[in-house]
Amino acid sequence: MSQTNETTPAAAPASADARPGDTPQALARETDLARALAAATDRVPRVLSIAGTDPTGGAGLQADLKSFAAMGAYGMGVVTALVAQNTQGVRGVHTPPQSFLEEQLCSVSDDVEIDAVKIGMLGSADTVETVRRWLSDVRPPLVVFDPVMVASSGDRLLDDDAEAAVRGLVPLADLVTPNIPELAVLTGGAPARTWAEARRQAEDLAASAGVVVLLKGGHLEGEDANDAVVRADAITEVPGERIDTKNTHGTGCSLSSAMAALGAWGLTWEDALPRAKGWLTDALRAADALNVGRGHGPVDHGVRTRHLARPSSWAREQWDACADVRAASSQGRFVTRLAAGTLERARFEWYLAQDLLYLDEYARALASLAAVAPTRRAQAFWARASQECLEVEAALHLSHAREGSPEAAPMTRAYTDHLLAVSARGSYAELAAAVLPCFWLYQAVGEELAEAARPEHPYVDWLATYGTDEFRESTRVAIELTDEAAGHAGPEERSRMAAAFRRSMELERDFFDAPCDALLEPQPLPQR
Ligand SMILES: Nc1ncnc2c1ncn2[C@@H]1O[C@H](COP(=O)(O)OP(=O)(O)O)[C@@H](O)[C@H]1O
Ligand SMILES: Cc1ncc(COP(=O)(O)O)c(N)n1
Repeated sequence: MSQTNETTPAAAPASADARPGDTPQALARETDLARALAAATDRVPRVLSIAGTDPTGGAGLQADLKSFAAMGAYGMGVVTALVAQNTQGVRGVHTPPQSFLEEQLCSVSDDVEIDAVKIGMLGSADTVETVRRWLSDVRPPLVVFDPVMVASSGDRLLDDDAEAAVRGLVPLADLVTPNIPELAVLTGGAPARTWAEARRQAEDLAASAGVVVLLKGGHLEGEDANDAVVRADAITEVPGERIDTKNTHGTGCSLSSAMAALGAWGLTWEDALPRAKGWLTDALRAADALNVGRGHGPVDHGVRTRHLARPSSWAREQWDACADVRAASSQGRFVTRLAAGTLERARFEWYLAQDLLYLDEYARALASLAAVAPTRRAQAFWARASQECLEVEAALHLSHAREGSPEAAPMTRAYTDHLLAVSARGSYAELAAAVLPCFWLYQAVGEELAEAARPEHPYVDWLATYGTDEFRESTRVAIELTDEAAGHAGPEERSRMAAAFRRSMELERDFFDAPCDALLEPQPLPQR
């Protein structure tokens, strides 16, 4: 659904050694990439936000600075208005005198070479005029303008008589990022109710103001939240999933700031948008867990840098090293068909019967771990996990399966033999590493599957089990205990732990694959 346009935020020079047959688009794209790489290795872009404040940190200048940092840029900030607001609404706005705004702007531009400017809340016609004058004097190389008019709480952030002034500022920007209601004000129309209407308005604005428009679908209804880079003659749409959250305070500020930073790194708007949007979508996914405020809370700007704060984790390193196995598991035939609800019942039952055989042995491995656990906490955890494995999961399996007594398939035996071998010959730490993938991979795949667990899904109760908070908590503790064991292990034991962990990950992957290759003889379940 996308089409690209060769124009770059700052025009790219033509390549001297162009090859015959290269399209201008391809050349411009290569030049962009080269420019982006050169910029990335040369120096960090200095990006200035001119905006209002949000003392709760979710929107305005505070959100802009967090977004610049998330994109690896150096952030600076000039305050247009001090806003007393929180996640529930705006209490008051204090506008410093225009002379002081000018002093702030000149303090930056007299001293620092600015690579990009992002403009947010301006508030009044006077402020628009001060910023317009400064822009005309300084002519920063890249200007992104988010024409903020109303906060997500519904409070106005722009005087009514300033709308015309804001319209006048648009042609000075390289990229303008209105939401749907703001787009309507800028084009003099009614707020669009469909994506097609919004596209038309964005195209009109791009043509009449000679600006690139970032069209945002956040305010439309439906399961998608699509965005697009709209030029007068080309549109590049970037599809997005709508995240089910009320915590969307500051999404517009954050997206336009991320775009300004990425533009300053040398990316085209078309290349920047999927990156900025991917990050914002992750930040929205993590928003509920932030727990900031009681109204429309902020997004989690630090979602991708949080690892810097966490103590290093042996288990997480192994998990990262097994990214290939994880991808093969979650994108394999079994999981994708299970999620889609298209997995034949006979194959699901075959899987459940094998899993039940596996769980018998897995519970024994957990009990062995409890027997040799170095601390009372670890002993209790593994013992409880063993018991729950037998009771909770087996009950769920039995409710879905038929009766009978199948043989263990070669895959099942391979996995249980591995666990048995590590129990018999390995240390506590090695056995902890060997049992961990069954927690972790099920939790990761389970969370994906839980999203698919609509009421009409044939295996809804089974799907929901592995996406629960209880299962997530058990996985967290299993990781913590394995890390603890790794902390006491020497290098050789740690390398045996790593081998045991990876082997279990691979066996999990093959276990998931086995039902789709199984010869479908009717497979009854064991009698218990
Ligand atoms: N619930 C949501 N799920 C996913 N993306 C969203 C959601 N709400 C907004 N967005 C995205 O956040 C960005 C800001 O959009 P929008 O809400 O339209 O702007 P504003 O915050 O200026 O009102 C866009 O990329 C939009 O697609
Ligand atoms: C100072 C300031 N600027 C902008 C917004 C809009 O926030 P949103 O990104 O949710 O539209 C805000 N609430 N406060």
